[in-house]
Amino acid sequence: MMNIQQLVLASHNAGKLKELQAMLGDTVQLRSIGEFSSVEPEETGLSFVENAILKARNAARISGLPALADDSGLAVDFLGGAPGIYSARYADGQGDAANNAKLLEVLKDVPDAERGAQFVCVLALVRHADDPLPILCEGLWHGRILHQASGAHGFGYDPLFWVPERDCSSAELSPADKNQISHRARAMSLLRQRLGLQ
Ligand SMILES: O=c1nc[nH]c2c1ncn2[C@H]1C[C@H](O)[C@@H](COP(=O)(O)OP(=O)(O)OP(=O)(O)O)O1
Ligand SMILES: [Mg+2]
Repeated sequence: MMNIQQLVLASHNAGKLKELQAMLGDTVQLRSIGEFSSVEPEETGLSFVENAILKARNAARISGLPALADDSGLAVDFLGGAPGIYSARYADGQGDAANNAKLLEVLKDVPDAERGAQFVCVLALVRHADDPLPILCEGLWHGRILHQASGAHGFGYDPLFWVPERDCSSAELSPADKNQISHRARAMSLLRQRLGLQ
């Protein structure tokens, strides 16, 4: 078991930082990698796991601190799991609004029954840049892609993701509610267990 008070979060995504810090509470202080560098590593892996490890190692190298990375994305059944690890780059780096517009367009004639999707989150924790035994935890969240955007909370694809257990979009959930049931919440719950934080 590791005793960790301070971790650097290997992410330039403010939405992730907010959610992960809220889930960790004040037992662990998350510092953003943005404090140390504004250069984002190229995500060259072929899996969420590989990209999470790559980002965590890079952040540990730059900061000298233990590092936590989150690689996540949206896997749409009708698209054979795309955009998946390429979710952030789906509309060629034009950002969340363009990603969402592209997904709605691609699925525009697809009926509800075929609009199933999963959010995927892999968390990777390394004690140092060359750690031979990263801790890996994953979480999935099943839902469906809506026909139009709805809701203003969260980030990324949240306005398009219908949450069956709450009958609303992920962006209509309060931050506290999303943090109880999301893919990231599930992965973080496993990580907390692994670290002996609960
Ligand atoms: O809870 C979520 N609610 C909505 N959308 C989400 C969520 N979780 C991941 N996503 C989307 C955002 C982005 O399109 C992709 C993550 O890409 P991913 O490379 O892991 O993150 P990123 O580039 O935004 O930040 P960074 O790599 O610096 O951590 O999946
Ligand atoms: Mg990224």
